[in-house]
Amino acid sequence: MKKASSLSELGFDAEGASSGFFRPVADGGSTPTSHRRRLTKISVIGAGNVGMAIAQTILTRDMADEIALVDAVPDKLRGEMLDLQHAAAFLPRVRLVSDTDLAVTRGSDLAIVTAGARQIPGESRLNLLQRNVALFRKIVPALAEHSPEALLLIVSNPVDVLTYVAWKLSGFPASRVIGSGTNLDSSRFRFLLAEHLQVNAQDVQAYMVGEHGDSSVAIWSSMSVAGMPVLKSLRESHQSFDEEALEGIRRAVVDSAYEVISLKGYTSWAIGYSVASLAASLLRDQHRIHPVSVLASGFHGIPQDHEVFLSLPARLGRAGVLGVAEMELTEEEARRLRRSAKTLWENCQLLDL
Ligand SMILES: NC(=O)C1=CN([C@@H]2O[C@H](COP(=O)(O)OP(=O)(O)OC[C@H]3O[C@@H](n4cnc5c(N)ncnc54)[C@H](O)[C@@H]3O)[C@@H](O)[C@H]2O)C=CC1
Ligand SMILES: CC(=O)C(=O)O
Repeated sequence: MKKASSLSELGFDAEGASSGFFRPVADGGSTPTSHRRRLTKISVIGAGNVGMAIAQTILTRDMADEIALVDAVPDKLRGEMLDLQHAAAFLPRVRLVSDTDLAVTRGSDLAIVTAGARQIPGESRLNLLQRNVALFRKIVPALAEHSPEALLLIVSNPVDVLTYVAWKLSGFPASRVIGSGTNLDSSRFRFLLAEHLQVNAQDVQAYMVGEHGDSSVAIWSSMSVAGMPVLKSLRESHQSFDEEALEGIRRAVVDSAYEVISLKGYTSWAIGYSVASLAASLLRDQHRIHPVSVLASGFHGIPQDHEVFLSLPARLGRAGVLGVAEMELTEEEARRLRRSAKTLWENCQLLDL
C-alpha cells in the first residue's frame, strides 16, 4: 500500500503551516527577479546499485536543487527515495522526487542513465548490448522530449556504444551526450600507480583512454607525478624500469571490475564518485579535464566516417564537451587506441538506428 511521505500527503496544509510559523517582516516583498537563482535539476534513470550510489554522492556534494529518480520497479524506487529523504537533517536542502514515468524528469539540466542489465560474474560489458539498446529505445527519446536542453550522461554498459545509441536516439548535438567512459578506469589506474609509487592518487596524472572495458589503453608516455614525467625520469636516472610491473598495473585496471563483480556482485561506490565528479564539472562549468566517452571521429587516425564514441581527455563545462585534448601518443598507444575504436565501431554497426 502506498503510504504518505510528506505532511501535505498526510493532510497538513503546507502553506498554512508555514505562514503560521514564520511571519514576513513588516515591509517584506518578494525576492527581486535579479536575485533569483536558476534551480538545478538532475535526473537519475535507474535506481539500482549504480544509480543510488550516484544519487547519494551528488546529494552530499550539494550540486542540485532537485533530484528526480526513475526506475521500472515502483516499490524499490519509493523505498530508495524515502531512505534518502530520511537523511534530510544531515544534508543540504534538496527536493527529491521519484516516479516510474519519465515525465518526472521534465526540465532536467543533467540526465544520468544507469538503467539496464549489468554483467554477471565473468561476462563482458559488450555482451549486454542488445538488452540495453532495447531499453534505451524506450528511455532516451522520452528523456529528450522532456528535457530538450539537458546534458545526457550515459553510465549503463557497454557505455561507449550506448553513448553512441543515446546520441542517435536523442538527436542532441554530440557535445551534450557524454559517456562516463574511462573516468572510472583512470581513477583505478591512478590508485594502483599511487600504491606502486607510494604517493597520493590525487598527485598522479595518468589516463586510461579508449573503450571502458577490455580494450582500454593505458597512456604511459604522459604519466606524471607532481608534474614530473615518470617514465622519462626513471629512464634518465638509470633506475630499474620494470615493464612487467607496469603491464601488471594495466592488467589489474582492466580486471578491476571483473574482480569486484565476482566478489560483491556489482560495482557501485567508485562509479558513484566518478559520475558525481563529472556532474560537478559539467553543471558548475569547471572546465576540468576528464577522460570521458566523446565522439572521436578524426582523432588519432580514427576514420572521419566512423562515428565512434570512446574516451579521450575532454574539457567539460556547462555546455557539455567544450573540447578534446590532442594528446601526444606513442605509435603503440595510437595503434591500441585505433584497435579499441575498431572494436567499438564494429559493435555500433550491428545496430539498426
Ligand atoms: N560505466 C561504468 O563505469 C559502469 C557502468 N555500470 C553499468 O550500470 C548499469 C546498472 O548497474 P547496476 O545499478 O549495478 O544494476 P541494477 O540491476 O542494480 O540496476 C539497474 C536498474 O535499472 C532499472 N531499470 C530497468 N529497466 C528500466 C526502465 N525501463 N526504466 C527505468 N529503470 C529501469 C532496474 O529496475 C534496476 O533497478 C549496468 O549496465 C552496469 O553494467 C556499472 C558500473 C560502472
Ligand atoms: C561494471 C563496470 O563497468 C565497472 O565497474 O567498470
